[in-house]
This record gives sequence, C-alpha cells and structure tokens, in this order.
Amino acid sequence: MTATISKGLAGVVADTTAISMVNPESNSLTYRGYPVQELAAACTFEEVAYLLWHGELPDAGQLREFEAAERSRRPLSRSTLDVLARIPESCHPMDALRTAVSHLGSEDPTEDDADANLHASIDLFARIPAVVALVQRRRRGLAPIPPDPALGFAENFFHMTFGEVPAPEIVRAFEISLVLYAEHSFNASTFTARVVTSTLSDLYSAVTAAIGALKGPLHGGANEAVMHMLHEIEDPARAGSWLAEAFAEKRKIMGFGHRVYKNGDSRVPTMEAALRDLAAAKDAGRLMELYDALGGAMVRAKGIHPNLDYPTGPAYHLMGFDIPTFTPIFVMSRITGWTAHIIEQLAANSLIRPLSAYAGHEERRVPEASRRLVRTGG
Ligand SMILES: CC(=O)SCCNC(=O)CCNC(=O)[C@H](O)C(C)(C)COP(=O)(O)OP(=O)(O)OC[C@H]1O[C@@H](n2cnc3c(N)ncnc32)[C@H](O)[C@@H]1OP(=O)(O)O
Ligand SMILES: O=C([O-])CC(=O)C(=O)O
Repeated sequence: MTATISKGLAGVVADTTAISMVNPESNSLTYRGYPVQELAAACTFEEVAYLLWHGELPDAGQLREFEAAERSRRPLSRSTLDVLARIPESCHPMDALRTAVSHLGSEDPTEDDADANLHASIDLFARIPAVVALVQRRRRGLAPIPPDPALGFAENFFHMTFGEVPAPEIVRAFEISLVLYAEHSFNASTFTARVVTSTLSDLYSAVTAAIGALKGPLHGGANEAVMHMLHEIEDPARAGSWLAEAFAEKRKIMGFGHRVYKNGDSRVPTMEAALRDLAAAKDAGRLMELYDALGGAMVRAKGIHPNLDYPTGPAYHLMGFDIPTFTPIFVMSRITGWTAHIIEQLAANSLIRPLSAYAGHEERRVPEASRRLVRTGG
C-alpha cells in the first residue's frame, strides 16, 4: 500500500481546538468565538490573555484580580538574573529567553495538573517581559529597570525597556500587535508545544521548545527579517529591482506568504492601520513608501500577500526596539496561546506520533568486522 505523504503536514487536521479558529475562506480569525479585530479595538491585552485561558472575557472583579496577579509576579529571582548574566551578550535574545524559560522551570516545583499549569502560565506571562527588556538593555550597555506594579502590561514593558512610557497612541499600537500575535491555532510553535505536552512532559519544556520553533525565519523570526530586508533595500525606488533579484536567486521574501491564508492574512489590515498611525506620528513617510512599494510589487509579481510579520517589523522599529527584540516580543504575546494549547492538549491527551514512509536503503546485512574495518590509509 502506498501511503499519502502530506509534506509539512500541509492540509492535515491533527486535532480539534476550542481556542481559536483561522478561516482562510472568510479571511477571519476568532479567539474563543470573538473576532480578533474586535478584540484588538476594544480590549486590553490582559483581557485577551484571560479570555484565551478561561474561555470567557473577564468581568471587572476578575480582571482586577488577574491584573493584580500579573503585576505581583513580574520580578525575576536572583538566580534567574544570575543565569541571564552568564549568557553571552552576543547571543540572540531568543536564545537568552529560551534559556531563561528553561531555568524558570527548574525554579517551579509544582505538579503538572491544570491549576498548576495555569499558575505557571501566568508566571511566564508576567516574567517574560522582564527578561526581554533586560536583554535589550544589556545589549545597549544599560542596567535593568525593575517592573512598576502601577503600570499595565504594555506600559510596564516600555518602562522596563526605555525607562519611560511613550504617548498613549504608541502604547496602543503595541497592545494591538500583542492581541494580534496572541494565538493562531496549530501554527508550528504551538504544535511543537502540543507535541512536547503529548508525551506528558512539563509546561516549561513545551514552552522552551516552542520558543525554539518560533525563532526560525519561516515563522516568528520573519518580523526581524522584514526589518533587515527593508534596511537593505533602503530606497523605495529600488523595491522592484531588489525583488526581481531575490526571485532570480530563489530567495523567500520575508513577511509574505502563509501556510493557511492564501489571499491575505486576516490580521494584516488591523496592524497595518496601527503602523500607518505610528508612521504619521513618527514622521516616517519614507519607510512607509518603501513598505508600500515592496508590498505592491510582491502582490503584482506573485500574488503573494503580506503576513502579520510584515507590518509588525517596521512598527516595532518605529517604537524604538532593536531588531533582535522583535521575535522575543512575539513570545511575550504568544505565551498566552501556547499555554492555553498546552492545557487543552493535556485535558484530552493522545501521544502525537505520526508515521513516516521509509525512503532509505533496502534491507542489507551488517558486514563482518574484518570486512568493515579495513584500513584505508593514515
Ligand atoms: C507569524 C508567522 O509565522 S507568518 C509566516 C512568517 N514567515 C515568513 O514570512 C517567511 C516567508 N514565507 C514563506 O517562507 C512561506 O510563505 C511560508 C513558509 C510562510 C508558507 O509556506 P508554504 O505554505 O509552504 O508556501 P506555499 O506552498 O503556499 O508556496 C507556494 C509558492 O509560493 C512561493 N512562496 C510562498 N511564500 C513565498 C515568499 N515569502 N517568497 C517567495 N516565494 C514564496 C513558494 O516558494 C511556492 O512556490 P513554488 O510553487 O514555485 O514552489
Ligand atoms: O499560523 C501560522 O502558520 C503562522 C502564523 O501566522 C502564526 O503563528 O501567527
């Protein structure tokens, strides 16, 4: 019998999920039934995080309690700070974050039941921004800034990174990006987390593996690659010729294309609007000319549309973050979706173990040592 191979598991439905629905036909994305565009317009990131974990938006009392928990759990332990201090400054911040999350797991002695996993998820949600901010400051030769419990999640991240909170429009654009990045069904990093969880391993191991999967430029690493690409092209008039050269060399154009959406990513219009407001506030007309020139040329040449990483790259640049901080910011958001999936996987677990079709050497006998280990020189 010849097996049907679904390379990259393309088109394979691996399980059910109640967390989000990606619908490429209607170009929509819902979290727990709510359109992501409405959530981005109306909710704080804390409310969306609560929704992903609990299945419902919080009422005022639930939100107050949740915000208080997040704010109180932000500080990093001495031992986490010591581990971070020993990681080479030259490494990518995703490597530092992966190590920090793994270390945080070694500090958490709790069992892996659903309550403990929800507790650990909120711990990671609260602490990851402190790691990301500290690592960016260290790269700039600056001392860490402790979290401020008087500030919300997004504002506090700016405070820990820059020592100040920018204008509310900038914080809002950032918060919109966090809402849009939070969850996207069985993408590669979430599926990685579910595979690890399916062996009944622990939440920190699953998140550590997910960070590794997100780092790659075909997935979350694309937001950084987009900004490098825009810097490289530099002049909007060069966008067409740069693209033609990239096609000739069979290079993938970062921030374009998607495994599920083939007619545009449902999240892009919302993020693009936020980027345009940001660019107007920052007088970044030339960057937007380049952004539009490349986007237009790509759609005209190949009919391939931008994904969410295309607008978030320049948006994070305009907010003042260093490029290597972009994918770690994605982690600050996606930790909510990953951990919601880990809890869901565990609640109805089945070991994830697909089959492979063997394509190697035909069966053969191991030669005797006297024939295998013949001297060939030296
Ligand atoms: C948050 C996120 O993770 S969103 C994704 C972020 N990743 C990127 O932006 C990286 C660039 N994009 C890509 O590499 C791809 O579009 C992926 C990996 C995201 C999706 O890949 P797939 O689903 O395998 O692509 P798909 O099968 O639709 O490709 C169809 C054709 O379009 C081409 N194509 C797809 N995306 C691109 C791109 N960005 N640049 C150039 N060509 C592309 C493919 O090479 C393929 O061409 P072929 O038929 O001549 O071989
Ligand atoms: O769904 C995917 O394959 C990638 C993606 O857009 C995401 O993880 O947000």
